[in-house]
Formats: sequence, structure tokens, C-alpha cells
Amino acid sequence: MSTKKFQQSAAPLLEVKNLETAFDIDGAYYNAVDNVSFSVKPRQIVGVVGESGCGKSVMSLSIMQLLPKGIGKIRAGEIIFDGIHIEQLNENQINKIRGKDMSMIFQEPMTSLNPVFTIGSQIQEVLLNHQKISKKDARQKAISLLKSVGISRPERIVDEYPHQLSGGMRQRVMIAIAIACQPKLLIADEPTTALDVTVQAQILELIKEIQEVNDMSVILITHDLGVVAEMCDEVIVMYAGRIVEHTDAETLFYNPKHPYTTLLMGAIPKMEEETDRLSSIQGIVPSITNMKKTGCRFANRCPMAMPECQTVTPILADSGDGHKVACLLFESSRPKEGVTGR
Ligand SMILES: Nc1ncnc2c1ncn2[C@@H]1O[C@H](COP(=O)(O)OP(=O)(O)OP(=O)(O)O)[C@@H](O)[C@H]1O
Repeated sequence: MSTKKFQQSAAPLLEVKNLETAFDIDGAYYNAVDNVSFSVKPRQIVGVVGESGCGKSVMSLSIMQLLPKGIGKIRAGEIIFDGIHIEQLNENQINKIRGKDMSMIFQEPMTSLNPVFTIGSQIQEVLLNHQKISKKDARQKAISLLKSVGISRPERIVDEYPHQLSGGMRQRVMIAIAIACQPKLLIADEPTTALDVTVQAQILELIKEIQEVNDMSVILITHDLGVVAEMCDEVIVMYAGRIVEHTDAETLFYNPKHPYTTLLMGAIPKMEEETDRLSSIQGIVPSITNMKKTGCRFANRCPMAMPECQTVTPILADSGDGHKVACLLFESSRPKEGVTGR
């Protein structure tokens, strides 16, 4: 569990307020992210967990303004990064921030790296886009970045192509690209899922090291609660597009409150088992066209569900000591008289 101290009182680097992101399906928009609010402080590592299809990636793509054009859109809410309203920026404006002040790494580095360009030219491109630097210096910087992410013989690798590298090496290259301009925020979306276990540990270690050295904030999206325990200061648990629990990592592990979180914990695969990650909770996450409008979206799968869970929407609220939960088992989540919640 992370013991790193970030400034509790520091102003947030990122504030997401009541975010709703929707996709156009056959002419109608459906929310994949629904009324999501949270913040990330400087130097903080915030984990985002939840099964497949809960909206973790869509939330990150919204922050980065990388939603598929013409299909996905931010319908409501605010994303304030370093004082700037990201949701109001045009393409030119976001291009100045993306890759410089905030950047993202994805699950499968091969799909993010361009197969026809050398590793060096892909790192240099980011540097040349965002910094006043000569081509020669950018190449030198690319080499030192490769070295800093643990790639040996960087002088050779800089001229190689993505297919010549292993999966772990490619992810290191992606990290080098992401940190080239020393961003304040790194979003890592399942950065190790495609890698084997030993390489996974090395990559996570690397991210943590860079986070500490560069004083960077990180949003770490993962299926792996073990990773969250190891790396994160705070954890957001998402279910069906909504946050259902949000607290510090230690509290989440020792005192989970939402039945969904408790079930996720029970679903942590044992080391020796080749299980399908978090698949042992009965039932499936609803698709975005099938989300309940009122009531708790987890009610149909919840062993603790009460009849009212079908009709009353729990509010994500502080249940004590800043531990936020959205579940009617907790008084704090019950909508006030005359308010139906959402
Ligand atoms: N381009 C798209 N068009 C329509 N629906 C989409 C699109 N991208 C994502 N969705 C839907 O949005 C919901 C949230 O997806 P998202 O990828 O954010 O889930 P996730 O929690 O990141 O899952 P995973 O862990 O598998 O990446 C899902 O129901 C998904 O099918």
C-alpha cells in the first residue's frame, strides 16, 4: 500500500465534475459515463477499478479529449485540468496540452506506436511538437529518455521499429513518449494487461519511479486490485458508468462498503489460478443501451439488494471520514425527502 504523502490540502490538479459522456447508437445518445465527479491532487496516484464495460476508459478518453469523433461526446459536466476547462477546448488548444501537460498510455502499445516509423522518430515527434528543440537535440533526448525507462542500448533501439521490440520494451517506449515533456498528469489505462507477470511488475515499478522523480499525478486504470493496493493513494470503484465507492486505498481494502467492491475483492484471482480476472461475480455489466434510469444499477447482481434498490437511486456521498459510497445500505446515500436522486 502506498505510504507516499501528497499534500492533503493542495488544490486539485484535475477536477472532474458531473461528467456525462455518451455514444451515438442508431441515432440516440446513451451515457457510458454518468454523473462522475472526482479530483486528483498533485503527485497523487488515483486508481480506477471495475469490471470491463464500467466506463473507465471512456472517462479517461473524455479527460484527454480522445473520444471517437462523431460518435462519442461529453454531454454534460466539467473537466478542469490545471485551471483549464478541457471540455471547452478546440482541437488546436487541446493539442497543445495533450502529450505535454497530460498524456496517456494504453493497454496494447503496438496499436499506439506507428509501425512504419522508428522508435526515435516517434519520441522526437512529441519533443519537436511541444518544445523548442533542434532535431539533433531531440534525438539525444530520445536516447536519454529510452535509457531512463530502462531500455539498454538505447543508441541502437532509437533506430529500430516497434515490431523489433518485445511487448514490455514497447510499453517502455510508450512510457518514454508519454513522459517526454514531463507531464503533470499521466493516465495509464491497463498499462500492463497485455504483458506477462514479471514484466507487469517491472512496468508498474517504472511508472511509480517516474511518478516520484517527476512529481507527476497518475490515474491508473486496472482490473487488478493487487496493483491498486501496491500503487495507489486513492481508489475509485466504477460500476455501469457511475462511481459507487471512492476512498483511500487502505480503507478500501480493509473496510470496503459497497457490496460491488466487496465482491470485486472476493474475485481477486489467486496467483496460481488462470481465472478470467474479475469474472466471478454473477451476471454481467449492462450495456449502455440497457442501463437502469432509476435505482441502483448493481441491484440485479447484488446479494444485499432490497426492494427499494430497484427504484431509489443511491447518491455517492460521504459515509464518514471522507469514505464515499453510493449504496442504500448507508444512510448518507439516501436521497433527501422530495429528491429522487439520479
Ligand atoms: N465507440 C463506442 N461506441 C459505443 N459504445 C462504446 C464505445 N466505446 C465504449 N462504449 C461502451 O461504453 C461502455 C464503457 O466502456 P469502457 O471501454 O469505458 O469500459 P471499461 O470499464 O474501460 O472496460 P475495459 O476494462 O474492458 O476497458 C461500454 O458499455 C462500452 O461498450
